Amino acid sequence: MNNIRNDHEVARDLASEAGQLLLRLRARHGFDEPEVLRTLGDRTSHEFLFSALGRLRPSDAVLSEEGADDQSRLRARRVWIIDPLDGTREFSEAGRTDWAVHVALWENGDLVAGAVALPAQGSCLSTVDPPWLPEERPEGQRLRITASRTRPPAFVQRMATQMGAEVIPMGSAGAKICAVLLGIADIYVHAGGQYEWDSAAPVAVARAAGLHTSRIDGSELRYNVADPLLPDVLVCRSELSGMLLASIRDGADLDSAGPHAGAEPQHPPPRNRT
Ligand SMILES: Nc1ncnc2c1ncn2[C@@H]1O[C@H](COP(=O)(O)O)[C@@H](OP(=O)(O)O)[C@H]1O
Ligand SMILES: [Mg+2]
Repeated sequence: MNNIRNDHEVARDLASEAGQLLLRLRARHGFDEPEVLRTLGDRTSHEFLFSALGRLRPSDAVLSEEGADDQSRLRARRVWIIDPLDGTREFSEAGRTDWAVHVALWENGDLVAGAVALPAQGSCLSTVDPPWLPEERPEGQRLRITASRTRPPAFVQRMATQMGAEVIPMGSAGAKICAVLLGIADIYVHAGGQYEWDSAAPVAVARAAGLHTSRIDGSELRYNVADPLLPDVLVCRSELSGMLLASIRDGADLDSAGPHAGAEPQHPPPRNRT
């Protein structure tokens, strides 16, 4: 028997608590030294989550954006996949609320729990009580695609034009997937580089809420693999997935560098910290 709190609650509580630490850090430090604030944010949240998981779930492995990648996780039955601060850039910009804390649990081959705290929006979406999505979109409403504000895939604008959709630029993969979960957007698409921790927790919540989640070629998103690079993702209302995957596939030849066009992966693999 684990602790009294179940895994869903642990994910939710830890993501929320880390989010509160980050809010306090932001208030205390201010925005005059954005790089220092980003580094402090990454480190403070990672250290809190890593030690809390060590205390609450001592037998489990952890894969964190800010920690050493201990490959013994590949033999572990349970692995927590965490992004202590997703949308680090936005965290260091005054007034922005599009940054998040991600805590997911992978067990025996799949994601089984997850939480995305949006501290500056005062919410935390989790598999404890996944958001309820209306069965149908309001008739006549334009589709809304959310994509990276700084590194959108090359094909997003073409896709939007083709579908008469609006593009909503936003920071943080977690914040964008939550935007789909909250009905602010219908589609989140990314290509060109990302890692498992960027999508694991929000994808766990999105799946629990019944959204479509896949790579942009329609294949499964797989977690806890040797190389944590997971460069593209599509999250959308399930009835849109066929049309969107076809549009990405059919447009591939039109984009100069194909559907995976975009920046090369920009993050180094996990650093050698615990
Ligand atoms: N081309 C790329 N290569 C590597 N990581 C990328 C990337 N594009 C986006 N990401 C990561 O995905 C997350 C969301 O990005 P965006 O805000 O641009 O949508 C960010 O995580 P972090 O903030 O945790 O570093 C960012 O670093
Ligand atoms: Mg991230």
